[in-house]
Amino acid sequence: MSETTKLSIRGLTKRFDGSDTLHGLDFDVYDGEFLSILGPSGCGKTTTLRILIGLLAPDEGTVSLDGMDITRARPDERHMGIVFQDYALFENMTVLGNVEYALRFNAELKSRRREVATAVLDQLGLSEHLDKKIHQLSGGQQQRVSIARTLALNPDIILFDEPMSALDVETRLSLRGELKRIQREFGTTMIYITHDQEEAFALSDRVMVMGEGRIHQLATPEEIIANPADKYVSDFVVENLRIKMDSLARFMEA
Ligand SMILES: Nc1ncnc2c1ncn2[C@@H]1O[C@H](COP(=O)(O)OP(=O)(O)OP(=O)(O)O)[C@@H](O)[C@H]1O
Repeated sequence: MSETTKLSIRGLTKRFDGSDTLHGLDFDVYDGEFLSILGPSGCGKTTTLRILIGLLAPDEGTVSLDGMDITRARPDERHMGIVFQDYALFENMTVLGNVEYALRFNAELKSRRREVATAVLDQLGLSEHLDKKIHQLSGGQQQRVSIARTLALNPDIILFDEPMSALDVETRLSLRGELKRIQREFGTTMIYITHDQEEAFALSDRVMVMGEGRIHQLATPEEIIANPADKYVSDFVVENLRIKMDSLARFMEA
C-alpha cells in the first residue's frame, strides 16, 4: 500500500426526511489500501457506500478520485466495482456466462471476454466449475464468482457490502484469506463494509469506526487497540473484540 491518496471525501452530508444520516464525513483512502468501514446497523455505512459508487447523491460534500471531482459522475464513469452480500448473479446462467456477460458492456474487454473471464475465474480457483449453473454452487463459491465478475472489469476500487454475512464461519475464514491474496496480487484499493469487528481487524490496513453518521476513529487495527479515540470505540470495538477473543480462547482450551 502506498500513501498516495486514491479517494478523497470531504464534508459528506446526507439527510433523509430532514434529519442528518451522515454528518460531514472527511476521510481519504490510499492507493492499494484495504479499508474497512465498521459500525453497527443504521450508522450510515451503506449510505456512504452508495454515495461513493454513485447510486446516491450527497446533499453536501465532495468525492474525488485521483484528484478529480466525481461527486456527480455516473456509476459507470467511476472505475469502481461492487460486491454485494447476496452475490447478485444470474442463477440460470453458467459461472463463465455470468462473468462474460458483465464484460459485454466493456468496450475495451468485450472482444476478449472469453479469455479474460477464464483467466480471472482460474485465479479464483473456479476453473473446474466454469460450466456449472450458479445454483449448483455453494454460497462461498457463488461469492467467488461475484468477486471474479467484479475483478474481470479491472476496477480502480472495489467496494464490498457485507459480502460474507450469508456465509458460515468456515467459508468466511477461507474467503478472508482469499481476499487478502487477491488484494496483494491485483493491488486493487478495497473498501469493505462490515459490522463484524473481528473481520474488519483481520482484513484491513486501516479501519474506519462509524457511529450515528460520524467517524469516531480512522486508524490501523494496532492503533485502535492501543489507543481508542473515545468511549464509543473502546466499547463497540475494543471491548467486543476482547469478548470474542476470550470465548475463542475458552473454545480452544476445551
Ligand atoms: N432511502 C432512505 N430513506 C430514508 N431513510 C433512509 C434511507 N436510506 C437509509 N436511511 C436511514 O439512514 C440510516 C443509515 O442507514 P444505512 O443503511 O446507511 O446504515 P447501515 O450502517 O448500512 O446499516 P445496516 O448495517 O443495517 O445496513 C438509517 O437510519 C436508515 O433508516
